[in-house]
Amino acid sequence: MSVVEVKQVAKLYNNGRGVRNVSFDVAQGDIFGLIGPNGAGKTTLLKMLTGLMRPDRGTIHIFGHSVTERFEQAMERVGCIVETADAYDYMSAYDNLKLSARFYPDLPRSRIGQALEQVGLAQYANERVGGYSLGMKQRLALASALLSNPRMVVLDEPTNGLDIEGMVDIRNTIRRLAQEHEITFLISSHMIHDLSLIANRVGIMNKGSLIRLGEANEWLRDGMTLEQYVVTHLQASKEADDDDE
Ligand SMILES: Nc1ncnc2c1ncn2[C@@H]1O[C@H](COP(=O)(O)OP(=O)(O)OP(=O)(O)O)[C@@H](O)[C@H]1O
Repeated sequence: MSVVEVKQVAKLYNNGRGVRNVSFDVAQGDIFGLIGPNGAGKTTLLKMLTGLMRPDRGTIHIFGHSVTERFEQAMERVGCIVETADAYDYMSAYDNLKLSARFYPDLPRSRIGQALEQVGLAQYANERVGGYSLGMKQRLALASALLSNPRMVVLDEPTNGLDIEGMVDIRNTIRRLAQEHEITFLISSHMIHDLSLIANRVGIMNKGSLIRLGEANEWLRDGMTLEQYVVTHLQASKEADDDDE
């Protein structure tokens, strides 16, 4: 079953940039990586996916519900960190999550501890977030996205600004959540190496278009690193653009 279905979606800003005619699916259990250089349109696409922005054209369904027509049903089982989720440094992780939990009035209090457990922060729950490493802060943001027990999590640049330890930390957490809790992930990043270690499918974006869908680790089958695969397709797309001019 497809968790996400994006069909011919477009959103152009007044300057003519944005997202053009993008279609793809994300299947249950995928760790789907959205890759592309700066300005490729990844954030714009994720904003449409999470209802922060309305497409000019096309449709987006999540768990079978249209994001524009039935926003609440579509997002019911989705957690996301699209704009940077800042936490209050002077509060503990637990208290930060208590604040986030106000958005879910029916949430049992025990869920806060469970979410901290899921991201490996349970033992630091009562420490002030000001003393956390960046990787721990990012895991706390992930815990906040997990509060409502989502079946899918959308992350925009989850490893941006993290040091190597932080990156390894967040990657391992994502992999474990996918394996143990069967959570589907849609992750945008320009850190290709990082994504190559966790994603099983990728969409490569350039100048607002999805130029390639990489299925089931096909870059490995072709004997390439994900980096080589992405560069090859970006170059092919550039040559096609040059031929058109
Ligand atoms: N509010 C806006 N008004 C006008 N142009 C915009 C706006 N937001 C983004 N753009 C342009 O649209 C294009 C896609 O931007 P977007 O932020 O979606 O790309 P991205 O792939 O997420 O890039 P990055 O990795 O740098 O965040 C870029 O050329 C950007 O300059």
